[in-house]
Amino acid sequence: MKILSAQQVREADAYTIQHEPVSSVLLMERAASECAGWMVHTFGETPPPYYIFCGMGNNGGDGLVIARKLQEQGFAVQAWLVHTSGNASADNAANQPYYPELRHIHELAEFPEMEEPGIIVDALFGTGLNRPVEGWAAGVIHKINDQRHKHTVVSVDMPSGMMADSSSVQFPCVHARYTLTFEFYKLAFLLPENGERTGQVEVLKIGIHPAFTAQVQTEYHLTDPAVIHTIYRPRNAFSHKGTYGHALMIAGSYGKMGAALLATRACLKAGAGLVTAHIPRCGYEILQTAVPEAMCNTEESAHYSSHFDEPFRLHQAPDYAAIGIGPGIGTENATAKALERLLLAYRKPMVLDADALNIVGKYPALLAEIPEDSILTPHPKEFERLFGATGDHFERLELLTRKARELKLYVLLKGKYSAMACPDGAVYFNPTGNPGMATAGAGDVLTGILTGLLSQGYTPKAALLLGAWLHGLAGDLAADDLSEEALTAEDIVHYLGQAYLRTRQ
Ligand SMILES: NC(=O)C1=CN([C@@H]2O[C@H](COP(=O)(O)OP(=O)(O)OC[C@H]3O[C@@H](n4cnc5c(N)ncnc54)[C@H](OP(=O)(O)O)[C@@H]3O)[C@@H](O)[C@H]2O)[C@@H](O)CC1
Ligand SMILES: Nc1ncnc2c1ncn2[C@@H]1O[C@H](COP(=O)(O)OP(=O)(O)O)[C@@H](O)[C@H]1O
Ligand SMILES: [K+]
Repeated sequence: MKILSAQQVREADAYTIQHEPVSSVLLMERAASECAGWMVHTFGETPPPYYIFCGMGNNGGDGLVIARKLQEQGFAVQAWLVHTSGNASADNAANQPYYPELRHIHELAEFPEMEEPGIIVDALFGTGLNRPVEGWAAGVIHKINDQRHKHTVVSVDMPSGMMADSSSVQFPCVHARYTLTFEFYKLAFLLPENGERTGQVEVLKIGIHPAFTAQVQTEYHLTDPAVIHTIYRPRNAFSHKGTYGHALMIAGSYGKMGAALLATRACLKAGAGLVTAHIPRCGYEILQTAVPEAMCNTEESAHYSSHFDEPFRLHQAPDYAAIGIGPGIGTENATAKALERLLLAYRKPMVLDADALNIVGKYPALLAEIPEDSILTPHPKEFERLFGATGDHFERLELLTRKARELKLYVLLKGKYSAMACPDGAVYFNPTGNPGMATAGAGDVLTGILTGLLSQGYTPKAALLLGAWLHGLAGDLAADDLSEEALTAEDIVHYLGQAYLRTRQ
């Protein structure tokens, strides 16, 4: 699904009006009908009163139509026009006469008492917001926020005060329980700094012309089932384990063998034909017992350090279809040297995570040695160690995109809506996953899955998008059965099969 800027949303609007064709006031009617329909469906036939706050632009126009629609259906509605600008937009003005009970707010003192708990509909500002909200209009936003525990706040299109394409974290903004957005996700909704403000996002289709959506160019995308279907490849009936590659998982150290187990299991479960775990000797019995399907090679040190010292092993490195390195390996000097030797010996795309990234953060010259098209999977702290701190999450996204392009690497920045930046400048956000996955080892599982997919011959981009999707979906299916709280990384591995079954459908 494409993510459009506020400007592109306006163009989508204009294109639909011209080519469907449909009048702008009718498009507003459609958008508002979808909102009113959603509210009736969600809050039921006997809801508490609706308190609707409308701005002077088209977002306010939506609010006016929502007020009329709900009132026509017999619901208790009170609506206010908040006079933050001199003139109303044309479609806003056109709708005012059709809601005669409209009240007016010209200053903060006129903000109403709303005794009975109800549903506040925030239709003050949408994608037309072009500067921070200040003065008494900001006061209106604060008043709504002060009451958000008493009333349910539903924002129309965007929480008022939020900018679609730039940071507004320092500005006054409505904190919504639900955001009913039209047709497209807005970039702002996908960044953690706005998580508390958007609440649950519902995308309502309002009939934007499909020809516009098909041709519009954007670097931002949300992965969805349609994209995943084009990536997933069913197995060939005549295939054998050689078809799915031999993966090498370099993970674990004394006290952190769990990371190696999780990554190795996930790599097998993701479908690699053969998996060798490279671990310190101290983990041999543990790994061979816990993951009997995997082969194991060991070294005497308690950390990854000497693997490719041996010439015959160095020679073998390119034979692996994919290599994943990092979970639990530590950041000893000897480990850093071993990583450098590996990067010189293996020139195909690989997966670097956790301590492999921390080592690269410590020795930035290594960044240039990472094979082109490799996948890096930092969490926010690791990202900061690698590329430095940023002021806000839009700046961080910009840095992520720039680094992926400059270094010719895929970089997945973990979190809700993990952001996956590609060397060609595109960024994909992954929608699957839940807070239950904020648990030790969940990232090690992702490393295993990505390595397992690379091993099967998926391109790095395909492995990245499909891997992040499967990882989050397995977490969602596990949480459905087990709860978010009780979810552990092992459960994600366990539910990977269910995630594949869903993806195949
Ligand atoms: N595209 C679609 O698919 C469809 C879109 N639709 C709807 O249209 C919405 C976009 O409407 P929009 O363009 O009229 O802008 P909107 O958000 O109402 O705000 C503009 C008003 O606010 C003002 N203003 C701006 N910043 C300000 C500030 N900081 N402080 C104070 N004032 C400020 C600005 O006036 P200014 O002072 O700049 O002259 C203007 O009066 C969109 O979100 C969706 O709800 C649907 O109806 C149909 C399908
Ligand atoms: N709130 C959340 N919503 C969706 N996914 C999440 C959430 N919290 C964590 N995750 C996912 O779980 C994984 C956690 O990885 P990481 O922090 O590296 O864990 P660890 O280092 O313990 O293995 C990431 O893939 C991340 O995207
Ligand atoms: K709004």
